[in-house]
Amino acid sequence: VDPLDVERVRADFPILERDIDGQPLVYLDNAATSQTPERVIDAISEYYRSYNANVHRGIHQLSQESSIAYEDAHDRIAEFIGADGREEIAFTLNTTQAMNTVAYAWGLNELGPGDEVVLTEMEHHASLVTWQQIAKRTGADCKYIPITDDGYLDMEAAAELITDDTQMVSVVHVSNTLGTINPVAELADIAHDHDAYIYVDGAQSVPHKPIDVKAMDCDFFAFSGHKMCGPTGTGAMYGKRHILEEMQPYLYGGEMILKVDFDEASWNELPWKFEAGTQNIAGGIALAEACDYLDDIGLERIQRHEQQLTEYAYDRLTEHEDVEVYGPPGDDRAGLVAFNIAGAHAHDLSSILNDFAVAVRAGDHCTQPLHDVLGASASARASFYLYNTREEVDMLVEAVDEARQLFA
Ligand SMILES: Cc1ncc(COP(=O)(O)O)c(CNc2co[nH]c2=O)c1O
Repeated sequence: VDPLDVERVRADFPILERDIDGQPLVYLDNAATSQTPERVIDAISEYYRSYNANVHRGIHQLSQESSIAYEDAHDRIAEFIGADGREEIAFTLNTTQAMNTVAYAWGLNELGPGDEVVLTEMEHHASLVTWQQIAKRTGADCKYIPITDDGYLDMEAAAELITDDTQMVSVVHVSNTLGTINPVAELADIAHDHDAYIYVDGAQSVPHKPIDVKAMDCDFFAFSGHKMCGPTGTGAMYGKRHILEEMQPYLYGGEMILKVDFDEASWNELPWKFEAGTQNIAGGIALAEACDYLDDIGLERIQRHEQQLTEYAYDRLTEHEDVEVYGPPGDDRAGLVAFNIAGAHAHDLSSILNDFAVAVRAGDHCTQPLHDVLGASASARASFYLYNTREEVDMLVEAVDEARQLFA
C-alpha cells in the first residue's frame, strides 16, 4: 500500500491552517470528532443551494431530486460497510441514537427477567448506560466481559459469560479509551452459538479501517458520521434485513407509516420504518460524500498511516517512567493513546497542551466504569486521523515534556 500523501490530504481541510494564539493548531481529538473536508462541506451547501426539498418522492422536481439523492445515500453507506443495501441501513443522528433504537425497539419488547445482556468493561456510555437502563426496565441483567491487565478483552471469561440466557451481546469494535481492537467476529460466533444477537459499536472502527458487516456476521452495527469526515447529526444503524423486518419501530410519526386510521397504523418498508419525521437530509447526502472521500484515499492506506503514527506516539510517550499509557502495546492498537503523567490531573495536562495549541481530549471519554477499572479518574487522549503528521506527534510529545517538567 503506497504511503498516504498527508500534505495533499491536509489541503482538503482548511481548518488545519488555523493558528491558536500564534501557534499552528495540532488537532489530535479525532476520536471525539473528525474534521470535515471541503468536498463534504460543498455537498451540504450544494444541497441547500440547489435541490433542498422534503423527501419520499413528492410530486415536484425538487422533491424527486432530493429523494433520489437521500435514498441513494443509504445504498452508498450500505456499500461502505458491506451491507446488502438500503433496507439494512437506517440513518440516525449518531451512534448513541443507533444504540438506543435497538435497545428500545427490540430490547423493551424482547427482554425480561432471566434474560441477560453481555457487555464489556470497555463499553462507551452510549451502549453501557443504554443497555443498563433497558435491562432495569425489563428485569433483565447486564454482565460485563472483563479486560486483561494489558487492555484486551478476557476471551476465556467471554466464553463463560455468554450463555443460553444471553439474548444480546453488545461490544465496542475499537475502544475509544484503550485503542483495543476487539475480535468481534469471534464474539459473534460465541453469541450465535447461544442464539443471541450481537451488536457492534463501530464508532471508532468505521472511520479508520475497512468494515465488512457480513464477514463479521454481526446482527447490528452502529456508527457516527462526524467521526469519519461527515457532518455532525449523521450516523447509521445497520441491521440484518430479516431482523429489521420483524423489529417494531419505537419512534412514530410521518414517513415511517404506510396506512393510518384512528385505530391502527401500519409501517413503511425498510429502512424508512426506522426514520420517523423529516431527517437530516443534507447530512445523509454529505455522509455518502464522506464515504467517497475516504474510499478515494483508501481505508487501508489511512489505517496504515495511523498505525505508524500511533506506534511512534506510543513509543515516545512511554520512554518516560512518569507517563502511563492505557491499553495494548503501540503496535497492536487503533489510532489513539490515552495517558496520564505523574502529579497532574488530566484536565491540567490537557490545558498545558492547549497552551501549545495541541488539542487532545481530557476526561473519562464516556467510559467512567472503564476508568474505575483502570484506577484513573480521567485521562488525556490523543487520537489520530488521515491528516495528522509525525511532526504533530513530536509537538504532542514536546508539550507533554513541558507539562512533565511543570508537574515534576
Ligand atoms: C466507541 C464509541 N461509541 C459511541 C460513541 C458515541 O458517539 P456519538 O453518538 O456520535 O456521540 C463514541 C463517541 N466517543 C467520543 C465522543 O467524544 N469523545 C469520544 O471519545 C465512541 O467513541
